[in-house]
Amino acid sequence: MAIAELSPSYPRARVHPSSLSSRFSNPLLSRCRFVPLRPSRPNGVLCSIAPNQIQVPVAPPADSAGKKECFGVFCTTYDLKAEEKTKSWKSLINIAVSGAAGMISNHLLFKLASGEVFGSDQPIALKLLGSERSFQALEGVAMELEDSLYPLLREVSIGIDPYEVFQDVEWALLIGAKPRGPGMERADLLDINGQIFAEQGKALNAVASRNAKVLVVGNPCNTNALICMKNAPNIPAKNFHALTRLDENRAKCQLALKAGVFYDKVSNVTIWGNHSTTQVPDFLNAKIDGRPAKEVINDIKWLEEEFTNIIQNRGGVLIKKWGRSSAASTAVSMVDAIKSLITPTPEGDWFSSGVYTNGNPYGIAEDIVFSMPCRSQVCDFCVLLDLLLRFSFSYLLWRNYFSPYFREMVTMS
Ligand SMILES: NC(=O)c1ccc[n+]([C@@H]2O[C@H](COP(=O)([O-])OP(=O)(O)OC[C@H]3O[C@@H](n4cnc5c(N)ncnc54)[C@H](O)[C@@H]3O)[C@@H](O)[C@H]2O)c1
Repeated sequence: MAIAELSPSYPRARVHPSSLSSRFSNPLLSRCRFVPLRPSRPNGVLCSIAPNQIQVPVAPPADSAGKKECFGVFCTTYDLKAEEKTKSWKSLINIAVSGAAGMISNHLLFKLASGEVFGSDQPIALKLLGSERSFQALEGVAMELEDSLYPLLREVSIGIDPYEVFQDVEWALLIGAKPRGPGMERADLLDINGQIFAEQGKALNAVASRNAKVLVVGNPCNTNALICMKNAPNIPAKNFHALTRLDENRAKCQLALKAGVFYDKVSNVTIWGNHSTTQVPDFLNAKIDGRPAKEVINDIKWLEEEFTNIIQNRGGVLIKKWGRSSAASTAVSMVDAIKSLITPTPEGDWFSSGVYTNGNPYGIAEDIVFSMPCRSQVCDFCVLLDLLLRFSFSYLLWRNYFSPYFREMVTMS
C-alpha cells in the first residue's frame, strides 16, 4: 500500500518505501533526489510534486527482469516536510557516464562525487548508462556510491536506454565501449563501437541539454566523437571532445623524467592527431620550467627517436603488462580534461583535446576530430558583466546559473 501525505502549501510528500520500487515507472516520483546523510535525520529521497500531479501513488510491479533503478538509501523514506537547506546556491549539474560499470568509471565516478572535478560546493546528479550485460554490475556501482555518503551526490540513476539516461544532461562522459585487448589496435574496435556512438549521439540530440559537453573516451575515441557529433546536430560541434589528455599527461611525465624535474614544471605539451599509435606528441613547442624542452633535455636523438615511440606505445605496453587497458590514469586524465574545459587556461599555456577541425588555423583537414592545442577562456563581455554584478544580489544568480554557459568557451590556440 503506497502512502503520500500531502501539504497543500508546500508541494512535497512523505512517501512510503513500498511506493518506491521503481522511481522511473512511477510518474509521481520521477523527480526524486538523493538526500545525503545528516546526523539529525536519515538519508532519503526528496521528491517535488507539482500540485496538479497530486494523487496517491500505486506501487508499480517490478518489471519482468525484476530490475529496480534505485537502491537502498536512494529509495528510503524521508521526512519530506522537513525543510531542505542546500549548502550551496549552485544548481545541480546532471552528468551522464556511459560504461559506468567499467574499469575507468570505477575510478572516475568517485572523483566526480567527491567534488574533485566540479568543485566542493557543486552538487551533482549521476546518470549511469550500462549495457544489458552489465546491469547487475551497475547496481553494484550504485551501492558503492551510496555507501560512500558523498554530500554533493544528490541523485543517482541507472539505466540501459540512452534516451532515458541522457535526459537533460549537461555533461556526457562516454566511456562505454568494448575495450582493446592484447594485440588489438584501437582501429579494430571501429565497427563494434561506431554503432554505439551513433545511437548515443542520436539520444543526446533528442534529450540532452542543448549546451551539453560531450567527452568521448571509448576507442577509437576520435572517430567515435565524430560519429557521435554527426548524429547530434542540435548540440554545437565545439562541445564534442575526444580524450587525448592521457597522452598529454604521459608525454609530460616522460619529459619530466628525462629532464630530472618534477612534472609540474612541464607545460605547453600538445598531442597532435588521434589517440592511437599515429599520434604526434609535440616536443618542439613543449616547455620545461618555461624554457624550450629541447634546450633543457639537450638530447635531440632521444626526443626524435625514443620519446615519440614511448608515448605512442605506452598504452599497448601497459596492456601487455596488466592484461587490460589503463583505467585509473585515464580517469585522472578525464578529470584534468574537464577541469581544463571549465577553467580559464593560464596565460601562455594550452591543453590537448580532440576537437572538430572545421575552421582550424593549422591547415589540418576539415570535418574530422583531431587533437590539437586548445585554450578555454571567458569572453570579454562576461568578465565585464561579472565585475558589474559582483556587488549585487544578482551576482549569485549570475555566478551559479548563467556564467557557466559562457565560461566554457574553447578556442584553438
Ligand atoms: N581515450 C583514452 O585515453 C582511453 C584510455 C583508456 C581506455 N580507453 C577506452 O575506454 C573504453 C572503456 O574502457 P574500460 O577499461 O572502462 O572498459 P571496461 O570493459 O572495463 O568497461 C566498459 C563498460 O562499458 C560497458 N558497455 C559496453 N557497451 C556499452 C554501451 N553500448 N552502452 C553503455 N555501456 C556499454 C560494458 O558493459 C563495460 O561495463 C574502451 O573503449 C577503452 O579502449 C580510452
